[in-house]
Amino acid sequence: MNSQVVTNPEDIARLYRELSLFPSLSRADVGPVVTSQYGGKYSNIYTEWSQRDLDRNENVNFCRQYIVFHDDKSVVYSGASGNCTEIKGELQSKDSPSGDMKAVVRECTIKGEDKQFLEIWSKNIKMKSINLTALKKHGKVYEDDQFGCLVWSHSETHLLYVAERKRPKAKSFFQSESPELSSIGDEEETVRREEKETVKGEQFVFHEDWGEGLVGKSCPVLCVLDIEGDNVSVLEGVPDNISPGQAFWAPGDTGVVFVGWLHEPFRLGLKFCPNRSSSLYYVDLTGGKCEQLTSGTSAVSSPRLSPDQCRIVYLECAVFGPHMQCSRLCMFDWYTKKTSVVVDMVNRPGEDGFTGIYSSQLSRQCWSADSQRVIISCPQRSRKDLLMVDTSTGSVTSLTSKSDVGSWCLLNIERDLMVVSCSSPNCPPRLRVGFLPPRDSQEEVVWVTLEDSQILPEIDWQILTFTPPPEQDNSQYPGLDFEALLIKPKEVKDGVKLPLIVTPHGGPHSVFVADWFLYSSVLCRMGFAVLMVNYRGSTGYGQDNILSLPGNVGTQDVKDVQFAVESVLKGDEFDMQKVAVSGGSHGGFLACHLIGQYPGFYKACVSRNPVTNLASMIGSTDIPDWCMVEAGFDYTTDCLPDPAVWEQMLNKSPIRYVTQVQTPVLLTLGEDDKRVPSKQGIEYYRALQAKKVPVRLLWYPGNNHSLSKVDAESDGFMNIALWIIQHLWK
Ligand SMILES: CC(=O)N[C@@H](C)C(=O)N[C@@H](C)C(=O)O
Repeated sequence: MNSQVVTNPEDIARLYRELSLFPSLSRADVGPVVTSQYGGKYSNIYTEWSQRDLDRNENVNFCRQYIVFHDDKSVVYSGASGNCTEIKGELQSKDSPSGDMKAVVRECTIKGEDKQFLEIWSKNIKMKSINLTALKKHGKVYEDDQFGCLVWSHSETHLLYVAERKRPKAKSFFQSESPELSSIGDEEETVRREEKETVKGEQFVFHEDWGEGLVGKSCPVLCVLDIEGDNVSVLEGVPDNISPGQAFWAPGDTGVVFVGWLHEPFRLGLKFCPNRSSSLYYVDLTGGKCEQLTSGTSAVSSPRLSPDQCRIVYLECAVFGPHMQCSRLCMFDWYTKKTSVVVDMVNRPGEDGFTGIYSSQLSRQCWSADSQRVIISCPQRSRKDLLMVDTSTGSVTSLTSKSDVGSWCLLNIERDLMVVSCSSPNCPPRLRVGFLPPRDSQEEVVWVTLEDSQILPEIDWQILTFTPPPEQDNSQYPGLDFEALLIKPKEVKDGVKLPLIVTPHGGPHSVFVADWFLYSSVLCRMGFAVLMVNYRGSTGYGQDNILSLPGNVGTQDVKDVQFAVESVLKGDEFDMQKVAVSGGSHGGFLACHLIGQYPGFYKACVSRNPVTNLASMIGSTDIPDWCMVEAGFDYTTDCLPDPAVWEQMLNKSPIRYVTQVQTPVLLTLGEDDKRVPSKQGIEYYRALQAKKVPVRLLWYPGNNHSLSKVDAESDGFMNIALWIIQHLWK
């Protein structure tokens, strides 16, 4: 049969290099309004981007600024001001509210040692550079999205950030005092103090951290820099049993509001798991008095203060249960101290099409200028839309559902000027701005493109909807449907049938939205069709859809994927003999299940850090609760191994079907994966070797669960492409 697939490794690498050039947007800040000498008003937009540099083998971050002339309601003129500049060594940065100053947390290596500095810039001068490492008030500054922040006080006199608690130096009982240390002269006093603070016998004590993606982050503390006095202090009063983060200054700078995650009896992984017991707190600056603002019976995140400083919106969901769920948008009134639910969980989407809120993070700024509305970018079925929530009525309006762009992401909103990144499977990220229309107006947003990107004419995409056959309907949650994204080459030569790569997502409570995907676009340009399946259990379709899966993993999700594949294959566009399956994590779990439950159907399988045995994973992952919940059991932190539960976990795992596997399997494993430890993949690898099924294992040192380091990602892609080609054209 004819084929139009690119098979030459050099050509594949060329395509990968070409498409990996497209950068993604990571941040945008809107500067203050300036009136020009001719009376026109404008604001500067500062943007940060990230791009893979295959030659340097790193992701490079760069910034570019734009100027937007406007009349507070619409954009009059806009354009880039200057070229891109690479950003090096900046862990965090933030302009002061007036735009007069900028704070930067910088990491640099001096004489082989890593140091962190907090810099204050004013106009073209670096006013201060405070050596945080030398100050020894705390450990490393947190730069992550989970805990990290860098916030100017409203008065612009103080900065708030999160760092690891200072840990006393530990040494052995047998280490002698070093004579050269006690004779350093000027530093003698410091050295003496350090010697005194050093603890013996603590060298090998285990310090639990917050798991995957947060390795080494264990005891965060809130830190404040008094800019004038050059003084850093660690805030007191935060209860001992919680870890603080996502902090900001309370109205009037009287104290700090933050999210506190309960870390007792032990820490559980936080990445992709916003379902961890947490509350909003307020700690007073003077007395260190700490107040809990929310109930403490739920999981909260992303508190955002309104511009009038009267209300805080935040996201809330249940503790434990599915790792990602439909969230509630809640509001805390600063003056009445009352909380209310603005947008409740959606069990089943109604006529209006709103399916619920599925973000674990609100954008840094999300309020309209009138402090009445909140903008949220959020999956809605297989699209990511911008939703406008009226906080007085709770009404939700989509600002983007009518557009043909698949994914909209709010980077910032300031004085109603929204800055967004939008993309589709055939279009890399674009930067756009638009004013939010006034409340109660029927106007549509007029989007202006600041940075365009070309549509790739070779790529076609569509969203397919599937209704499971009656025998596969879920009796507890009947009538649910699901979707898939189909990405395929636009031009297909006469007589050619397309090979198909089936990709179920991980999680399992996650979703593929119609975004730009590097792997899928390269595979499509190579001549493959890619089917990305949002089986029942995905987010974006209502809470019932999510709840339908726990207890049914390994059956319902597997059957949904197979049903989607067989439905697609009924058309005559695809080659039934050339179907491969590829997935990561829970998607890898599904890939391994599919080759075990449908022997010989898939001609090649690729599995990244797959869950292969829930029973053996529970003892080694950072999210043991996930194994129990997905197998259909409730989790409590004091639960002990139970043979009946283990049996169920084993029975629902791909390893149970490994003896039936005929498909050649490529495993890609990250040595430092805390989420699905690499031993899961190795367990499956050995079982396949024993059965003499072709298997190849790629081992990526220095990589965690995402295998996202530039070389792991590019090497992984080449190996995946070549493995599929090798086994589809055997
Ligand atoms: C909650 C979680 O991390 N589950 C993993 C088993 C998983 O499937 N992760 C997904 C999100 C991934 O793609 O890594």
